[in-house]
Amino acid sequence: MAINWQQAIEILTAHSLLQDVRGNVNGDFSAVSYDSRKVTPGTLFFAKGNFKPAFLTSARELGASAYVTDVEYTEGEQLPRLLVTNVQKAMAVLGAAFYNNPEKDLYIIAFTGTKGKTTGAYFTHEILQASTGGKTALFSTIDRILGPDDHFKSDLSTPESLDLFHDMRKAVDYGMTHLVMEVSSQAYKKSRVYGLQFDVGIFLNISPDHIGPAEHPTFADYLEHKLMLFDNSRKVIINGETDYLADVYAAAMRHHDEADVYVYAREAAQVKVPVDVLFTGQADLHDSKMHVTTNTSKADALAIAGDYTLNVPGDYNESNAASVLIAAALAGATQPAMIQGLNEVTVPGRMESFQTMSHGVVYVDYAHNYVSMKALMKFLHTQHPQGRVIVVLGAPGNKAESRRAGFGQALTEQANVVWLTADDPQYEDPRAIADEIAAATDTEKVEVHYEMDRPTAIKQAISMSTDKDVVAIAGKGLDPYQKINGVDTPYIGDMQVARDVVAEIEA
Ligand SMILES: CC(=O)N[C@H]1[C@@H](OP(=O)(O)OP(=O)(O)OC[C@H]2O[C@@H](n3ccc(=O)[nH]c3=O)[C@H](O)[C@@H]2O)O[C@H](CO)[C@@H](O)[C@@H]1O[C@H](C)C(=O)N[C@@H](C)C(=O)N[C@H](CCC(=O)O)C(=O)O
Ligand SMILES: Nc1ncnc2c1ncn2[C@@H]1O[C@H](COP(=O)(O)OP(=O)(O)OP(=O)(O)O)[C@@H](O)[C@H]1O
Repeated sequence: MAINWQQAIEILTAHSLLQDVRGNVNGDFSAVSYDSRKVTPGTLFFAKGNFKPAFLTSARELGASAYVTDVEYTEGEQLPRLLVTNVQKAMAVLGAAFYNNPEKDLYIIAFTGTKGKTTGAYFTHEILQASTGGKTALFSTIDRILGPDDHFKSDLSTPESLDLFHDMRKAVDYGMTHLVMEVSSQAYKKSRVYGLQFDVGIFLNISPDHIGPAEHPTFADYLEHKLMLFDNSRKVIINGETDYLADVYAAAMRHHDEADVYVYAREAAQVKVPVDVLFTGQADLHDSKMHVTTNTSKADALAIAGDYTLNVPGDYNESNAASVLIAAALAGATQPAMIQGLNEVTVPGRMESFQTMSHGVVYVDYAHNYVSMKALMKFLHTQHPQGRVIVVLGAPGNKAESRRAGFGQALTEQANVVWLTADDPQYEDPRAIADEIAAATDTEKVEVHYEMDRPTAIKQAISMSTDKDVVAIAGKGLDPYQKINGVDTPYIGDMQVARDVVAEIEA
């Protein structure tokens, strides 16, 4: 596990990234790092992102032997340096080489989409764990599972490239043969997965989200970065019911033969491209019964037609599961493993629920944009036709500001009551965020309450719920913190708060 100065130059040249070389380094680099605080003697250091020149001084003092940059810094003049056109891309290609290309030893399935990435990744992981005998790694928004006894909470949906290749190397060394991962649009925008080829790339759906100064300037930019998954996947799977299907399908067909493109859709859907896999489903509060048929010879060859019980409710999860079955089959899973996997899987913080004695059913779900809030509430209405959908909701501060209007729209379309509260307010006033959501909500249709203390809002919502109603606590899933003024402030989590409230009021 190492590269030397000459190899780094050759790799960067091969990728047309190298602009200038200054100095020389003898011997192998002992480590690679983009964080000065983690530098050890012999490290090849990368200056990237919102970088401060003082970090370079620290890196040098801690023993970095060279650095890679796309900006000239006087602080780094005493160090050998590689000037590149794009430091994030350089980091990805040198990271892959430093960790000895672990991606070559893994069958990699990648999920993209506005909603369902984590869910799809968990479903697939569960099936592949059964079919590979526990040799499947998972890199998700919630957890990174590198091996049987090595897992931890994720910071990003898709890790920085150096972390990605580091973790893949560990997974391979633990004997993993498969990897399921989420690929966010930010991962492409920030070149975290630059140069990485996936065996299967899945496009779940797209709707306006992640648009704002810190993420994508426009929807077109968001879509463009999501579509990059197709350029980098050997086989692709597309949801035939996605918005912008014509653009999505055309982008896939630019890079693939039809033989490598699989489209799935609900049987009743009107889809304007050839569909390979069809499904029907019937969801209740606890699970979904799905029936899958195949429509083309390449889909027949997957041997996925049949009946499945999906342990995670929600009609949209049937769609997620259809993509998963195709991916799992391409990765070599057998149908018994698929049946077992879908029947047993759970996804932390997604559609977790419990029945109370006299206050209806309480759901905790990670829905946090227009599409997912609407899908969630619509499903809950079908399951509780006699009762009200009472929602607890806030929106994050300094991030994806467009979600606030989307929440108002979704509430107007589907909610009966909302308790507006704090999500991750960061540097904004949660009450002002709540006002923005309320401004986009039709108060003739929805009863709007304000309570900025999240546990109190949950208590109020559950207290007013009758045995026919349902309470949906949305947006944070299992998050054990609230992001307030740049600090991850510990929080016991929506599910724990809800359980404590019910224990108290039903005691
Ligand atoms: C926009 C973006 O990609 N930001 C990420 C990026 O920030 P950055 O490169 O500017 O890094 P920074 O933390 O500002 O610091 C600058 C550099 O100085 C270094 N540093 C810092 C301090 C120090 O003492 N010494 C030092 O060397 C840092 O290690 C870093 O390399 O690199 C950081 C890690 O190096 C990430 O934590 C950070 O993600 C931020 C926190 C984030 O929230 N990103 C979101 C938007 C994101 O990527 N989300 C997607 C999911 C979206 C979806 O669902 O579609 C994801 O994949 O998670
Ligand atoms: N296919 C889907 N369509 C609409 N909503 C969905 C779909 N799948 C999941 N959801 C909803 O979106 C929420 C988040 O799901 P999930 O975490 O799987 O998505 P994600 O793509 O990983 O999201 P994020 O990028 O925000 O982390 C779920 O809790 C559920 O409410």
